[in-house]
Amino acid sequence: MEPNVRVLVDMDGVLADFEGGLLRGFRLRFPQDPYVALEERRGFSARDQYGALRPDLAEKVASIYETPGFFLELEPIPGALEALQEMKRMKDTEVFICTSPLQKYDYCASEKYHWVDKHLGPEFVERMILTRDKTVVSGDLLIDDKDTIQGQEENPSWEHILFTCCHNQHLDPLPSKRRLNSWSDNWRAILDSERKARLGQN
Ligand SMILES: Cc1cn([C@H]2C[C@H](O)[C@@H](COP(=O)(O)O)O2)c(=O)[nH]c1=O
Ligand SMILES: [Mg+2]
Repeated sequence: MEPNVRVLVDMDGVLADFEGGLLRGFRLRFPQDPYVALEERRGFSARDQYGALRPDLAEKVASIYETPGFFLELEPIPGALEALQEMKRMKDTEVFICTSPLQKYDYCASEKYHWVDKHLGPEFVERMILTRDKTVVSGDLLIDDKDTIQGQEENPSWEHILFTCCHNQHLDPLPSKRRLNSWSDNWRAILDSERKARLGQN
């Protein structure tokens, strides 16, 4: 068995503040329209929630994250950059960034690379995995804010650690699912427990 713990870390909602950027962009561009405050966000898809509020808002909110510069200008989530740099230095640990680009990938995909280069540096650019299906990526832990992660592989190799974000904070996940409430929460203990579990299997 591989000695290292391989951690896959999601980008939007975990490293980069997608929801904050989306709300700010929406209110600036459409100041007359109703919006969904972060406390009121429910469910992964902002597009669906805005569409339920008023059908034309679905396209409007999507136009914000499809705008050139949107992904590049997102603010880092507090503590995320420091946590990733520390994780990279940890013994017996491999860290990768695992993120899904938009279907309309034109700006999103390249801006995600530039964002990582700008905030984390070229060594992390080497460790980026862009995929629409995270279930086929191999790892021990996937830290991700999406509550349900599905794809071609029914039994992914990783354990999903749910990272708390405005759209999932009201959810009562399965007792078996571990949560990380923020980067101030004890992510080191989660990595340690994984390391111990692997030692026990050897
Ligand atoms: C809320 C929301 C997100 N998306 C897109 C934006 C990103 O490209 C991905 C999220 O990627 P992650 O790796 O799962 O963090 O989803 C979207 O298309 N519509 C939405 O409402
Ligand atoms: Mg995410």
